[in-house]
Amino acid sequence: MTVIPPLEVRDLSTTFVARRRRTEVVRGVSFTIGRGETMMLLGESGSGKSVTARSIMRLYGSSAEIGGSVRLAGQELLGLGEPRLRAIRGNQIALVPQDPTGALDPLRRIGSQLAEVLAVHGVEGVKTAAHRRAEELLAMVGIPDPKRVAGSYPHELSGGMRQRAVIAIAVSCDPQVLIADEPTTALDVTVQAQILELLARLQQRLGMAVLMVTHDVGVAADFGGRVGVMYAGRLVEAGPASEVLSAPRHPYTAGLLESLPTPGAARGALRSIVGAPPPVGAFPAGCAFAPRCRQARPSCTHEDPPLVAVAEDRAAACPVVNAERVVA
Ligand SMILES: Nc1ncnc2c1ncn2[C@@H]1O[C@H](COP(=O)(O)OP(=O)(O)OP(=O)(O)O)[C@@H](O)[C@H]1O
Repeated sequence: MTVIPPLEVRDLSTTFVARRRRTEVVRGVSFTIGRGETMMLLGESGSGKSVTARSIMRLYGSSAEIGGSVRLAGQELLGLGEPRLRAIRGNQIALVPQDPTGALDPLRRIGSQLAEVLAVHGVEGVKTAAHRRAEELLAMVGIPDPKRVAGSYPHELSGGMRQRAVIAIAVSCDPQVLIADEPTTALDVTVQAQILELLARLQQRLGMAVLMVTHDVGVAADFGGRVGVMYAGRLVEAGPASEVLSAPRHPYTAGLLESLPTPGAARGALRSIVGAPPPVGAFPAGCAFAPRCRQARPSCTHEDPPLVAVAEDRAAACPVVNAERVVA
């Protein structure tokens, strides 16, 4: 029997269209997430991680052309109209954004916002039952006094508590896929670890497939699962986080890891990648990383390498590492 994965993304591309100007931001991204599994999208600012995540949910409306295929539990999302998508969002696929403040209505109590989401998706019909369920959900996301928090306005809560409330809303309809877009970036360091722990616990309990966007290698290492490294709108490397982050195959991933501060290293002695990523709309021909790559060959500047298997469960988009493997 074939198992249908909760999320299957094939050759995803996103092109923003504004005043006849077309800007391709995401290019040919493919990955699959199984039930209870995690995929981390890791990369520098502007590499296209958030746009990939939001394109999967079709959040750009007519401002972007989305190509390829996005299958949610086998159902293709890219051809669906907005009313069908609205029913699917928050129900089968939910988003935890970076900034919990922007995700909540400042003028309404947390409990009533949660109860409304439950009602919209038909989880509860009776108002009192919806409020009771809202309090249960707040308890499930580790809020110690759910009754008080349900009666509070967003500004009365700390950032961490607000993010817990947003997570409660996201998981309220038992989605098969949870997309978390830099869910801890806006929070204090001590709270960040608690929120990651909460997401891992909920994932285990509810069996959700999780797609997490992060620019933080530490977050990717802590959360585990699989990691997809993005550069200039493409996936350049993918594999289990423990392997990719300890033994990277793509020169960009290696450079990204080398640029991290290590305990005891003198400031200024850090190795980092020379130059800057290309701006969107001006991706160079061939491999977009070639102009910054220490291992680039002449062919790299005109041949754009596909993401191919380089070892068991590992893939990289670099002919140099592929050739090394053949030789080895
Ligand atoms: N609505 C939009 N219209 C046009 N361009 C956009 C839009 N949203 C994002 N972009 C551009 O797409 C590129 C990729 O953005 P994206 O937000 O995916 O980057 P990222 O890798 O998630 O980094 P960050 O952590 O900074 O958000 C950026 O250059 C950004 O300016």
